[in-house]
Amino acid sequence: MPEFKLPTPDAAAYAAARAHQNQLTKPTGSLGMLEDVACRFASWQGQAVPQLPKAAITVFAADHGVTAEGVSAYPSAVTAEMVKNFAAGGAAICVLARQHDARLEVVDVGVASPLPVLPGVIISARVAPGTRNLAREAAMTQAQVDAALDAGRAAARRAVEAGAGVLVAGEMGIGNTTPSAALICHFCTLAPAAVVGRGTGVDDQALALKTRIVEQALTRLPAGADARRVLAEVGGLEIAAMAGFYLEGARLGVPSVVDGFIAAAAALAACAMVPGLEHWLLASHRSQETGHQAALAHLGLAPMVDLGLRLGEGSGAALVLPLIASALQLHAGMATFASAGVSDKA
Ligand SMILES: O=C(O)c1ccc[n+]([C@@H]2O[C@H](COP(=O)([O-])O)[C@@H](O)[C@H]2O)c1
Ligand SMILES: Cc1cc2nc[nH]c2cc1C
Repeated sequence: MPEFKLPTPDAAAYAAARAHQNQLTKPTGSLGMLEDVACRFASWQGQAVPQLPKAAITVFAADHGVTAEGVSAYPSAVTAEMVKNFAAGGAAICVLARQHDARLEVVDVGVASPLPVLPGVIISARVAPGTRNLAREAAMTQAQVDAALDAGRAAARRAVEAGAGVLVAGEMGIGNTTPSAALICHFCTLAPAAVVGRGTGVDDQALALKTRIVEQALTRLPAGADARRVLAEVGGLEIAAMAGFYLEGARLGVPSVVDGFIAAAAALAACAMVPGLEHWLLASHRSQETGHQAALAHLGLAPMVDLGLRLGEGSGAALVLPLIASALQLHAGMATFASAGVSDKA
């Protein structure tokens, strides 16, 4: 997407926020990463004291042809079943969205089995009934990748139009840790053994099979291949949609909180398409999935928490929303050394 221009976060607002942090009644730097979170929101909003943003969560759901190889601990029917659970409000992300009063939308970008009309939060933007089996052929056509990217971009526009100042992309897709691992290997130049993990909890035999599948699929990609081609070969519909979502959010000046392993793979693809996107991203947590830390390091992002999560759905990103709120409230509400009459360091 060479025509895709991102705004630059406001460096002067970042510096003013950092100077303000250093006036607050605490030892310099003692709020750790929360200080940087407040300063980064300052740079995104272009003001030294940023407002508390409304959050919007979009969960992208799709299926994966590679599940035919036995790479997941759960049957692919779970993807559609969980979409119904999202509609009924029973999934983890539904609980967290309610807790944090966040807008929640679920977008079907490629669930294999037909879904009944699900009123409320489910949007139908189905590009294909799942991807093809990346162990044998390209997962998607280039046109499918572009349609999924567009579905993600449209979702980000809806979230921003609804007033969101911070975005969360989640996903639901049985089998999606396999394409995610392949994407992370490609974009970070890592060996599959260092990246492929157990996903929903596969045994040693399936883990070895998954690793071989990723190794094999990667041989179809030359180093430095165009990011859209990489997505077509070894990606997924919901992963491409998440990439489009991050890009459109940033284009509109709204940052995203990157969730777990699959989200990191989508962010890497999006950054490869439009360098500089990483300046609009925050990482919520360190996923238990092997290779997640390496993917975040490649993006230059440090996870805020490590809770042993490996759920997906945007749940980790939703869980750090209160930490972001605390970072911003501390930034806006604490007294300064001067206002409180507290002696600053010598
Ligand atoms: O977000 C993560 O870090 C994460 C790690 C492992 C699994 N998941 C979720 O589990 C599903 C993919 O796992 P698998 O084993 O089917 O490839 C998918 O629905 C993801 O939301 C998510
Ligand atoms: C039940 C279930 C719920 C999920 N949510 C995200 N990935 C998931 C995978 C499974 C198997």
